[in-house]
Amino acid sequence: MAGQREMREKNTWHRPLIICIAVFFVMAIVGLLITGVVQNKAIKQKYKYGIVLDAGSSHTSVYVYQWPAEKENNTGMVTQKHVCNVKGKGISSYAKNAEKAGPSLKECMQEAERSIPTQRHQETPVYLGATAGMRLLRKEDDSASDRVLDSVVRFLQGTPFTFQGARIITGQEEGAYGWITVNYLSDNFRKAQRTMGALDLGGASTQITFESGDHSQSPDDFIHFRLYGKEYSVYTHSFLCYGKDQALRVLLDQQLRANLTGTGSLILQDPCFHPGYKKVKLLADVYNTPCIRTGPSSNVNFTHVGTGNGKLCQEKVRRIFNSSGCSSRSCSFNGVFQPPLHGQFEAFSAFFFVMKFLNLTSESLEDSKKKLVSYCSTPWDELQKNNHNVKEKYLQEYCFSGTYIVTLLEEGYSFTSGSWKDIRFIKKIGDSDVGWTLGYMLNLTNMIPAEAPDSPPLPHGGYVTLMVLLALLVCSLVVCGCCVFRRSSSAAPKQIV
Ligand SMILES: Nc1ncnc2c1ncn2[C@@H]1O[C@H](COP(=O)(O)OP(=O)(O)O)[C@@H](O)[C@H]1O
Ligand SMILES: [Ca+2]
Repeated sequence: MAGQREMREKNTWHRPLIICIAVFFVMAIVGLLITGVVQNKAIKQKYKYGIVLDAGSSHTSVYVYQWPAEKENNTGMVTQKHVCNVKGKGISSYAKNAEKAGPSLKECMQEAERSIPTQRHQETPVYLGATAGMRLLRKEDDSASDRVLDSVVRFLQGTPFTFQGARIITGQEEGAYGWITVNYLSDNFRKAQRTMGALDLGGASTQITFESGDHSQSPDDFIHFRLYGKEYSVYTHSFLCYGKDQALRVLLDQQLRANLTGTGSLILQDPCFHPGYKKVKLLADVYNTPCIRTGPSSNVNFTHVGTGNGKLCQEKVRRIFNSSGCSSRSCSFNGVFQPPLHGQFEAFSAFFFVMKFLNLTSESLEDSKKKLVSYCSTPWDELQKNNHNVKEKYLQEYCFSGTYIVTLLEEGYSFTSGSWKDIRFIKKIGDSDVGWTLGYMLNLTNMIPAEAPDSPPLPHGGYVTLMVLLALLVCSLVVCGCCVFRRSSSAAPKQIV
């Protein structure tokens, strides 16, 4: 009897205690879950911005980049927010009215202002890099190129952003920054993965860049980087005058010379232009470039007539590349050292525009050549009829441009039928355009650290989840322990009785 009373007394304070423990237990679990969820909820990101102007030979583009303000040094964080193509030609075309070069950027810089929050304008850096068009102008007329640069500097200083400089970048920088862009956007640096080569075709120059350990031959063609704790030895070469617009002039010059000396007539029968194509052009428009040594610079016209012979076009284009005179172990062309090709290549800019239009981005080398021959024989009026929305300047040149690309890659850089599949013709990686501008900004803002930053072994989300699970486990063990203790203590008096 005394034992039973003792049990009843015990039960009267036991039950509220268990209810109390249960309530606290539930509150603790709810608290843990809420903390985990709230802590991991996406915080509204604050962004920083940077602007780079790509002053190319044919036109200028303004790129706006953004990255989360608190993750500046985490590679893979910078993305393209906006791009604007400046109307008209490249800044080098303002050689004779330099004061207009800067104001030509007005509309695109206003677009940039609208795409960046006003409170960030003042801290946003703006860089302008000019490429081969300005390199050629500097060669031709040093003071004209200075005047054009002065004009864009004055204009950019008047924008609400922090102007950080306008300069003509070297061909080596252009190649190397393109390579950084490709591998940054593919996250190859952070993951210490194999890097990809970069092939850039512009109007006035072309660049080939890839990782290679073979740097004993031509140290000038190599750049060394330490990125994210890894050393990279990168081969890069830029061929001035081998952009597709300058290469076309070189080809026209070669053909004009043969024609002019032969009959004295000013009709040029061109296999790289379509049958039925006929246009009267100014000789001066072919010859006003330092890429051709001397030529008639008079205001004389010639008639450019297409014959649409793709095979003959290939033969003529091949002659632009000089395969003799290699004093190194291996060369691309014109006696320029090039180590053996290695790995995958991303081909962008005009490589992409042209191959995309011709539907050749996933064809084999042989099929590309065959399809080009057939494309070149298409009558000009038929092409015009079927491509109303394509700029005539581009449309008339795709036969030449395609033939030039295939020849440059095969005869120039030594891609073979086998290695052709290693080339990917691309415009973007993710939402960002591929080109040298992103790499340029990453470098100037020190946004790819030389050493990989130390990071905790678990990501934040994983850490919180694990802590919640472990806490639940501990609580469950405590509850189980209590139950076992209760059962054994309630069984004990019975044994005594
Ligand atoms: N849609 C297109 N189709 C064909 N070619 C294009 C297209 N868009 C741009 N291009 C060409 O791409 C090239 C871009 O070169 P650009 O960057 O201006 O010169 P560079 O890099 O030599 O200074 C030019 O030859 C231009 O004509
Ligand atoms: Ca370019």
